[in-house]
Amino acid sequence: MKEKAIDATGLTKTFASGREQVRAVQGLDLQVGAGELVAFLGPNGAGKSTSLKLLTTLLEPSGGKAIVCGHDIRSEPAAVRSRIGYIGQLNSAGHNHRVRDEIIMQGRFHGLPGDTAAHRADALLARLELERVARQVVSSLSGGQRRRLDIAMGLVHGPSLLFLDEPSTGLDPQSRAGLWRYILRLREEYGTTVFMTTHYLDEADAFAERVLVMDHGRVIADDTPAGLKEDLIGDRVELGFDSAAEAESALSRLRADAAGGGGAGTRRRGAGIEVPVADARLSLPEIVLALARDSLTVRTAEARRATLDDVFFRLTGRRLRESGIAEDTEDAEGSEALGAIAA
Ligand SMILES: Nc1ncnc2c1ncn2[C@@H]1O[C@H](COP(=O)(O)OP(=O)(O)OP(=O)(O)O)[C@@H](O)[C@H]1O
Repeated sequence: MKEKAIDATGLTKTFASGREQVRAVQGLDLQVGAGELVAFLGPNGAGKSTSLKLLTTLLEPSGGKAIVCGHDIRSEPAAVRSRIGYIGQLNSAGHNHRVRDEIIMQGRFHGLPGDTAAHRADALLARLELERVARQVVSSLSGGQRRRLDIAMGLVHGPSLLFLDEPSTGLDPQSRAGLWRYILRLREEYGTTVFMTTHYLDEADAFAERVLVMDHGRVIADDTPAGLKEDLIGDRVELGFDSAAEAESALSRLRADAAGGGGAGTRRRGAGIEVPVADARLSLPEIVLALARDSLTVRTAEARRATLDDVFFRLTGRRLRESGIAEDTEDAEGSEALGAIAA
C-alpha cells in the first residue's frame, strides 16, 4: 500500500444517552492508502458518521488511536484539519452570504491570505460550474448547487484527503452524476484520497475501489465491490411463474433436488423464485428444463449477477431500500447517468 492517508487502530466512541451507554464505534481498525476512493456503507445508526467525526477531529475518541495525513487526531487536531476536507450531512454555509464570499471566508478561516483565498474560490467556482451563481446569496441555490458549494468549501484549502458524508443524498439524478464527475476529476488531477459514506449502493459499486461495511459500530466487510459480490453472493437465477402457487410447486420441486438448483438460499417471492447458483448462464437452461419435465411452466427467466444491495442484505440483514433511505437507489435515470460516467 502507498503512503497511508488514514491509519486507525481500535478507535472507539461511546456516548452517554440518559442512563444508557451507546457504543457507536467499537474498535475501528482502518488503513486507507493515499489516493484511494473508499465507500463506507452501513445501515442507519451503524456508526459511520461518528467514525468520520472521529477521523476529522470533530469528536474526541473514547479509546484507540488514529493517524490522519501523518498526524495524530488526539494530539495534533489542528494539523489534521489543515490537511483534510470534511463535507458533512448538514450544510454549513450562511444563508445570507454570497456564494463566492462564503468560499473565500472559508479559505481565510483555514489561514489562507486573502488574495490566495479569492484565487482559489474563483478556480473552484469555475471547476464546479458555479460561476453563474457566484454573486447570488446561498439561500437562493438549488439543492445540487448547494451541495457543490459545500464541496468547494471543503476543498478551498487544497486538502489531500476528502471526507464526504452522504454527498449525494437528496440530489436529483442529474446533480448526482455531476457531483461524481467532479469527484472523479479531482482524484485524477490531484490524487485526492476520498473517504465517503453513501446510501447509494450503485454509486459505491460504480466508483469505489474499496467498500467497507459497518454495522453496530464494527467494520464487518472490507473488499473491492467485485470481491464482495463474488465471495458473499455469487450468481442467481430468477424465475417467474403464472401464480404464487406454481412458484411454490417449483420451489418444492427444486428443493427435492438440491443438485438441480434447490440448495440453501432458494426462496420464493410472490410468483417468483430465486435460485443461488455458481454460474447463472449455465444453470438457467438446466433449471428451466428440469421444471418443464414436471410440467411447470417458467414464464420469465433471468440470469442475475450479484449487486452490492445483495451483499449489504447478506451482511446486515437489511436492504437499504427497505429502510426507506435510498428508495431511489434503483432509479433508472440516475443509474443510467452514473453508468455513463463509470464507463
Ligand atoms: N451525540 C450523540 N449522543 C448520543 N448518541 C449518539 C450521538 N451521535 C450518534 N449517536 C448514536 O450513535 C450510533 C451511531 O450513529 P451514527 O450517526 O454514527 O450512525 P450512522 O451509521 O452515521 O447512521 P446514518 O446512516 O443514519 O447517518 C447511533 O445509535 C446514534 O444514535
